[in-house]
Amino acid sequence: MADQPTDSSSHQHFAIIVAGGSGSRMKTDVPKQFLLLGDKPILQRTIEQFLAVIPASQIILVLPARDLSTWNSLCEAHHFHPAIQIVTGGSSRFQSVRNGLMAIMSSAGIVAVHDGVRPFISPDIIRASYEVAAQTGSAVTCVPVKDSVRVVDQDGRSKAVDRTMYRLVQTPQTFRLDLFRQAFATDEQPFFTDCASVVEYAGFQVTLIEGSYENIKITTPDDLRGF
Ligand SMILES: Nc1ccn([C@@H]2O[C@H](COP(=O)(O)OP(=O)(O)OP(=O)(O)O)[C@@H](O)[C@H]2O)c(=O)n1
Ligand SMILES: C[C@](O)(CO)[C@H](O)COP(=O)(O)O
Repeated sequence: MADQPTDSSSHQHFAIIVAGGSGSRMKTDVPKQFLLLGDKPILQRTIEQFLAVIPASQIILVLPARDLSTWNSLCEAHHFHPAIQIVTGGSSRFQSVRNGLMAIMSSAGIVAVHDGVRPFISPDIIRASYEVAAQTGSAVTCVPVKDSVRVVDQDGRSKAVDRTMYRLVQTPQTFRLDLFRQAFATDEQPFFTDCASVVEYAGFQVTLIEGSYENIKITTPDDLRGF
């Protein structure tokens, strides 16, 4: 890490929950974060996992501007009224994270960014990510690859690769705020698929922590089969 680690205990813990996407791959009428999982909206379940770890006042929820009323109606229907801050998203995940970051007024602290559509995250992993980020500057949740992996070239020829060298990246991705602000001061790049890639582009190395195979990102209809 380019920067020195800081003492964690003096810093507040924030969370940016990004739910500003349209869910095009899910192909439902409302964006997937608003679908019910059992008796509750997916997004409510995700927020509840963070409420088990940090106060509502330190959570920023990013929503699509056109869906604010959808979320308000769901909150009414499910009697869910946490005092979290809501900001509107942008046209990409990067833009949505940046909008969330601008809503955090504190200059010091630790911020976790989590996909609103990963409701199965455990409070233990969230806590671990804050602890590791306080010690090293970052904590990027991931799991080892369980299947065999091949790399495919432009002509369709494939070759087996050593799967022990790869990790599947999840969220939360948690960072020291000063470092995160510095990283997000950049122009958006096409290869920014997550926050770790933005932080790495700014010249910082990221620390990986163990996630969970249950912590799936609800992306396509298959992901909801069985619930
Ligand atoms: N402009 C965007 C795009 C995505 N996200 C959020 O980033 C998370 C991960 O993105 P993804 O699963 O790709 O969600 P969508 O962009 O909604 O889905 P799709 O790519 O299928 O349209 C989701 O919680 C999504 O709401 C966001 O806040 N703002
Ligand atoms: C951030 C993320 O969930 C980590 O796996 C993922 O990169 C989001 O990707 P998507 O293209 O927005 O689905």
